[in-house]
Amino acid sequence: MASPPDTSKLDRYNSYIRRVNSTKLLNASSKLLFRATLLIALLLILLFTLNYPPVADHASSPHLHTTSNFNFLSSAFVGGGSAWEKQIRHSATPRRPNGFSVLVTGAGGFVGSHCSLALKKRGDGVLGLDNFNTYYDPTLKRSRQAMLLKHQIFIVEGDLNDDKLLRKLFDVVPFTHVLHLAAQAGVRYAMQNPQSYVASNIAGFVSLLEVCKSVNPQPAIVWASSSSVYGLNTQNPFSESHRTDQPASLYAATKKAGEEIAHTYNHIYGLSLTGLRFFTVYGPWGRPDMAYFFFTKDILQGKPVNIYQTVDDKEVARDFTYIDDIVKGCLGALDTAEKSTGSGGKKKAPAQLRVYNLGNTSPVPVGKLVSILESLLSVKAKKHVIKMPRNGDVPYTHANVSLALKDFGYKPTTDLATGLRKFVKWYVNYYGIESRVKKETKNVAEDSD
Ligand SMILES: O=C(O)[C@H]1O[C@H](OP(=O)(O)OP(=O)(O)OC[C@H]2O[C@@H](n3ccc(=O)[nH]c3=O)[C@H](O)[C@@H]2O)[C@H](O)[C@@H](O)[C@H]1O
Repeated sequence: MASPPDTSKLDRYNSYIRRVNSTKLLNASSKLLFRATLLIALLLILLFTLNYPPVADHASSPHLHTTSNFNFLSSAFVGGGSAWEKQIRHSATPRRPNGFSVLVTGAGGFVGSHCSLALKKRGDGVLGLDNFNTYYDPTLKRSRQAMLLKHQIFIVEGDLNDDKLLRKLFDVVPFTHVLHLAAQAGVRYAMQNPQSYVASNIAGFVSLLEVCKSVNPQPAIVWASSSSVYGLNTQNPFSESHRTDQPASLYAATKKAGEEIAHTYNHIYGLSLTGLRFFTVYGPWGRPDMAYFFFTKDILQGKPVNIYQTVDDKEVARDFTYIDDIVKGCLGALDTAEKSTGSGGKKKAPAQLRVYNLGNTSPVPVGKLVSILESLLSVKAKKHVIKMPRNGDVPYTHANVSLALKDFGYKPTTDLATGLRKFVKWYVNYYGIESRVKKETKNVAEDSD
């Protein structure tokens, strides 16, 4: 048994050891805490630095990639520092006297990539903006981006609803023009994801106009409206003076809303605004969600294709318009766009406000489109003729383009068979389809491009 003095000695010793240990623990844990705080702070600084230009607001852009914002291009210019700004300036600087400096929204898209290239080729400066959403295969958008980069056209990855980013771009470059083509496209998809149309076509457009109205100088804006605004209009061919207050789809309604919003910003702030009503644009580098594109894929894969008919058994028809004609129309609209008249958010004088049809003036039934594809692909399609579902489609489109002809010489020159031939040639090359298709399209190689 231990004697009392011994016990108290032991107690004191134990208590001493406990104190030492707890101090050590305290020291160790405060060191750990300090290191963790330092690490978190470093990480935050790093993230903040890498994340500029600001990452788009995912909540307002339901289609954005959620995986990574650092793609192979933007990762080269992370930080929003001088290298990034230099790249932007280089891309947007014109190389011809009195050339434009154009911000092209939706530059990774079908019409956006073609227009960017055409502008660059004639000596204008072009900066792209695109959120590379996943509405359709983003690999195709990345290929278009790579193609543009070869021509020194840089696309900033970001969203229209990212006000800070837009303002930053205008800080770096005093754009003379904006070609606004970014949008949530597709008539039927609006029933699946209505909010994406509101986010891109309405909120995104307003966000862009808010920036455009407040910068100095204000740019002139040319933007993509749609033939779908004619909706249930029964007068043919469609003229700009016809009714557009009966949209058949939410897509059409958001484009019509865009036209009204354009009116407001023109009226209050003196922004020069031109809306272009595109009629079912098709061609190389096109959109995989469009009928001509997925029909081609399905026919080659031996899958059935649905050909819509109206309730009264009429064939559904479209004024299919070839991409090169649309590009000419876009450039014509840019060339004739007058300057905006406001500054510092204040209108100084009335400004230009225009709307034009850009179509082909020659509607073709969808059945005929399929026949042309069959002959180009040398494959018989499995055709299912069905009643047009109630999905926002309209039975017929037909453009009257006399206004665009008068104002900027717009004259479509490519018929559907010629345009589809060029599309099929691109399609088989792009997707590496080695088949008799190649033979069929071989002759086109000489006369196209
Ligand atoms: O001009 C526009 O403003 C719009 O053009 C385009 O819409 P649409 O004219 O509807 O093109 P698209 O889908 O290729 O259908 C073509 C035809 O095939 C029919 N169609 C379609 C699918 C099907 O399975 N079967 C079928 O017959 C269908 O009924 C239609 O008659 C753009 O997508 C849109 O974003 C917008 O820009």
